[in-house]
Order: sequence, then structure tokens, then C-alpha cells
Amino acid sequence: MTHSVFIDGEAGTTGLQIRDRLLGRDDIRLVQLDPAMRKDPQARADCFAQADVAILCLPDAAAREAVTLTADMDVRLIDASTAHRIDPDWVFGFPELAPEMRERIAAARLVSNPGCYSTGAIAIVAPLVAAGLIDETEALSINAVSGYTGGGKAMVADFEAGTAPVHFIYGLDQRHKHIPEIMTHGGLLLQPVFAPSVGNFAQGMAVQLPLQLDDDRSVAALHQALADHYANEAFVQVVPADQIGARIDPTALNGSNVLRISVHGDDETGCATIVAVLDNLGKGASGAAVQNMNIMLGLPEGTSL
Ligand SMILES: NC(=O)C1=CN([C@@H]2O[C@H](COP(=O)(O)OP(=O)(O)OC[C@H]3O[C@@H](n4cnc5c(N)ncnc54)[C@H](OP(=O)(O)O)[C@@H]3O)[C@@H](O)[C@H]2O)C=CC1
Ligand SMILES: CC(=O)N[C@@H](CCC(=O)OP(=O)(O)O)C(=O)O
Repeated sequence: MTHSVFIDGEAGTTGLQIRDRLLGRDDIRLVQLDPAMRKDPQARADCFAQADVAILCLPDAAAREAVTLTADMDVRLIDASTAHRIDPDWVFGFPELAPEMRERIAAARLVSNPGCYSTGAIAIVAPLVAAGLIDETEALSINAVSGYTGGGKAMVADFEAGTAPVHFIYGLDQRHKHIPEIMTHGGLLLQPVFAPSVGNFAQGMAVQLPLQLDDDRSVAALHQALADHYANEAFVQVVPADQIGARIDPTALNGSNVLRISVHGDDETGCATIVAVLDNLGKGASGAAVQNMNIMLGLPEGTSL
């Protein structure tokens, strides 16, 4: 059986990567839109009407417009934008988050794809809150570095023109668009301090959660809780710190859909850092969207990932 899929925003950073993953699959037919008409609502509506699943790789406003355009259609949506990630009418597309998630994604008409930083942060925080190792009101800081493709076409152009700094820190107003989804799906009641940054490399990401340790919250206990949560997962791996080495490379998982978590620190000092490494365009965007699409269509989850 062939399923029809429309990538709205196919010419963008996320859309192109999804197209690359789906081209050549004999179970998927890509619905084609004349590039000159890519922002024409009627032309997009005609494509939505032909699709079983549409993947929105658009700015938030255009993603919201797509929802309006498809209101009376059967097409199922996966939204890669920030627009619907805490909307209760949408299922959060993070299959590894909890045991019921795959079933919910498979049955959903509307699935929101997690943000890239959020994927790393939620992957660490949610299982530790569930295990009682982080309190929902604990004061947390989350630091992160992203490759510049995380900022879409405009940021790619800035770095490729040599006009961007080699590394910059931003989001200092503590209003980064990923904070609400990190709190909602991570299970936090107190807003964490979030410190994202961008480096002069195209792709890849590391998200860090520093934590103070105590008798119950040891390095081993943190590792074990995360390892137990992701024990049967192919795309989220919990790796002992001694297998990682002293330097963590944010680009280590580029080209894959894998997110790797490791717990570093020393019980004697009472300090630890939990690190998630992922490809911002893999498990952080396009890979996750294809994984969700496979689940929604009842196809093997890891196909083309
Ligand atoms: N890059 C990343 O790592 C991640 C991105 N995302 C999210 O995915 C979405 C897409 O991001 P990204 O691919 O980086 O962005 P890009 O800027 O690279 O691409 C966006 C695409 O959408 C097109 N577009 C803009 N407005 C409209 C419209 N009204 N109708 C149809 N098409 C339109 C743009 O057209 P034009 O070619 O004219 O610019 C462009 O091709 C965003 O919401 C982003 O936040 C999510 C996770 C990670
Ligand atoms: C480096 C960079 O600029 N990153 C983007 C987030 C990328 C992303 O994940 O966007 P979504 O929220 O749509 O998922 C930012 O901080 O706004």
C-alpha cells in the first residue's frame, strides 16, 4: 500500500531533510507542489486534500494557517513548528516519553513534533521527575549549544556569509519558545533557567542539565533511572560516562535519529551534569517527524531513519 505525504515547507531546512528521508521509499508517494506556488493557500489546500499525512515545516503562523486550511479534510498533520506543542488537542510526538505515547500517536489526527532543544531537555527531565529524582518545583538550569541549521534558512545564510559570531549565547530574556513545552512535557512547575547558544557548525546539539547530588540522588541512581526508562528504545540510548570520554562532541550523532544521554559527575563532590547529544535535524526535527509519520501510518517505526 502506498501512502500520500505532503511536506508543506519542503524547500526549508527541516522540509528538505524530511524529503531526503522519504525519497526512494516505495510505500510513500510525495505530493508535489510547484515551488513558485509554495505560499499560495489554494495550491497548498489542493495538496493537503490529496495527502494522507501532511508534515508542516513552516513558521508558526503558516502552520496555524495550514490547520485552518485542512479543518474539513481527512488529512492527518504532523507540525514541526512550535505552534501546537502544548495544545491539548494535539498529541506530543515523543514516542519514547511514556508507554502510552506510541498508541496515542498512532491514533492521532494531529501530532506536534517536539523542538530540538526540548527533545534533549525533556528526554532527561521527564523520566527523572517520574522517578522522584527531580522535584517538579526544583530550581533547574538547562544549558545548550546548537548547530546553526537550528535557526533555519536565515541563520544558515548568516553563518555561511561569515557575518555571525563563532559562538553566541541568546535567549537571555528567559522567554525562549521551547520553555513552555519543556515544562509541560518534562513535568516541571517551576520555570528552569534556560541558556541556549549557537556555534559555528552546521548540525548537531548538546543539552546539559547540571544537578546537585545527595544520598538518594547519586550518579549511579540518575544513570539507572534513565537507563531503565529507555531500556527498550532504539533511538534514545543511555550510555555510561566512561564510554563517552572527557570531551563531548555535539556533532557526534549527526546523520542519525539517535539521542544519547550520559550522566557525568562525582558523588564526592556532590555535582553532576547530565548531557543529551542529538542531531537537531535528526531526532530534533526531521528524523522525529518521519518516526512519527511511520507510527501514524502503521509502518515499521525505524524505516528510513
Ligand atoms: N531547523 C531546525 O533545527 C528545527 C526547526 N523546527 C521548526 O520547523 C519549522 C521550519 O523550520 P526550518 O526548516 O528551520 O525553517 P526554514 O526557514 O529553513 O524553512 C521554512 C520554509 O517555510 C516556507 N514558508 C514560509 N512561510 C510560508 C507560507 N506562508 N506558506 C508556505 N511556506 C512558507 C519558507 O519559504 P522560503 O523558502 O520562501 O523561505 C521555507 O521554505 C519552524 O517552525 C522551525 O521552528 C523544529 C525543530 C528543529
Ligand atoms: C539555533 C536556533 O535558533 N534554534 C531555534 C530553535 C530551533 C527549533 O527547534 O525550532 P522549533 O521550536 O520550531 O522546534 C531557536 O532558538 O529559536
